[in-house]
Amino acid sequence: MEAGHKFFELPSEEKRKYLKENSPTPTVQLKTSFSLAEKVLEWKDFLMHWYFPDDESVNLWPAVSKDQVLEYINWAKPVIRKLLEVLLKGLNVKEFNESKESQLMGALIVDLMHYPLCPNPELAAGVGRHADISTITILLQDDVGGLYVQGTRADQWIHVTPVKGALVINIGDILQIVSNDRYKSIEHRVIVNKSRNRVSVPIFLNPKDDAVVGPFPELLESGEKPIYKNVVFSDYFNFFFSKGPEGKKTLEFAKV
Ligand SMILES: O=C(O)CCC(=O)C(=O)O
Ligand SMILES: [Fe+2]
Repeated sequence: MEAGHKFFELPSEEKRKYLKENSPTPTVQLKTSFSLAEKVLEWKDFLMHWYFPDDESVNLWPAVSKDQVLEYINWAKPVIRKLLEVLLKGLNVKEFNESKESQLMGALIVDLMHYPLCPNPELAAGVGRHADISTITILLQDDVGGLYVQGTRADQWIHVTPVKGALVINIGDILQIVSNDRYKSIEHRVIVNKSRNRVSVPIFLNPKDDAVVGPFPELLESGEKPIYKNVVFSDYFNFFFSKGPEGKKTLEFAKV
């Protein structure tokens, strides 16, 4: 949280050094909003970090936030692994082998998300409705609130009330694909407000860029029909980022 505040409180000219075209390394990039299909703008900026073990480029990440971001990643790694093991157990998948590792947890992206206070929140969104394209997402949020997840009806949105010290765990599209729909990715959105800046720190656990992802063969052994085909993760990722958040439409890309 503090890392997020510190970075986004930097003067604009300091922050601009991390825009894609200026950044000292491709593993850290400052980005801003998508324009949504609903024609409202997203009111957010975010600093995206691509984390690879033993990658020296972390030394080029912003000095004000780097140490806390790395400390958080190191704290989260065993938690993530445990979560995946439990989720795989639920699928009766016994072996967490190398190929599964690269499919489910080959890459890790951490964002420092910043939603500045917004003079006209009703005209803007924080993040439009979407499901994450990750395997799972581990999200730390401050006490401002504004994250909603979809309930059982399409028009029902449930506020994820911030709880101090708690993490929000979202199932992403990749887990839905590999589990052939046994796990469903959760649609969510963020609204902004007039009075307080909000900071959140999602860690997206993604497949490796070149990993081929499809329903686990173990689940199809008894003749179950695959709902999804095999897709290369970077194609899926690029498809999502070519259009921005649009509910769960990204999954169509992988449907048989
Ligand atoms: O800020 C949040 O609470 C959620 C952000 C989010 O959904 C995302 O970055 O995918
Ligand atoms: Fe999300």
